Amino acid sequence: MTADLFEAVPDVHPSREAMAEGAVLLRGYAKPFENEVVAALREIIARAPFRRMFTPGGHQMSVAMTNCGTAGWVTDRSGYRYDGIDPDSGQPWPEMPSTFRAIAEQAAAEAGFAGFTPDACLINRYVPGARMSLHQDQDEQDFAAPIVSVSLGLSAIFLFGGPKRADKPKRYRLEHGDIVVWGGPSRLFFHGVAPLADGEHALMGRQRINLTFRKAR
Ligand SMILES: O=C(O)CCC(=O)C(=O)O
Ligand SMILES: [Fe+2]
Repeated sequence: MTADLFEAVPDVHPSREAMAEGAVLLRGYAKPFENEVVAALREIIARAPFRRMFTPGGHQMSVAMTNCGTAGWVTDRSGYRYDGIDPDSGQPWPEMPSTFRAIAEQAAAEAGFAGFTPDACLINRYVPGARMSLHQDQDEQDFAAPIVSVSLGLSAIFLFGGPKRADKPKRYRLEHGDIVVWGGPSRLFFHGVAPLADGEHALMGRQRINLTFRKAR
């Protein structure tokens, strides 16, 4: 992967939309790399299949998850944490593909977070009706690093609030290829995903897949 991913794709001009201080929506940013991303995703899923984890409170999440990278986000009755080992296989999570890393690092730089080096990529799979309630991403050790979130497949309504749970979230429709980066002053802002509407995506089928890149350790 070259240093500038868009070097070879001169027709791509991703648009940017400011969401809050430190938060930006890069529309269509990952679209040129969709085939490479999907191929890499298939390999990850073959080794670390999606599974619906349980919250510490005992509820099964509607979103199915897996990870790649040296750290993976897991939840079970004992709590939320990052773990280098997939609890289902007993093996390390699949390596983070170089394409994933390059897209995440470049999107972060585009958003003002040059030098971002993700060690974790949580992969979320939403089928129609699946949702993610408002939460903060706070299981990472270093909040100086942003979160880089890549949307693939069916569009979803992303809810982006503020520092307090009660802050009314703004709604953003995220489409296939869109990337949201949040960090700095908005690193700990509450966010979530509204129940996924049914549909069929030409490349991804009847689902939405979201990749969130994090610096966990
Ligand atoms: O699916 C999304 O767009 C957001 C996912 C998310 O917030 C998370 O995995 O922590
Ligand atoms: Fe999150």
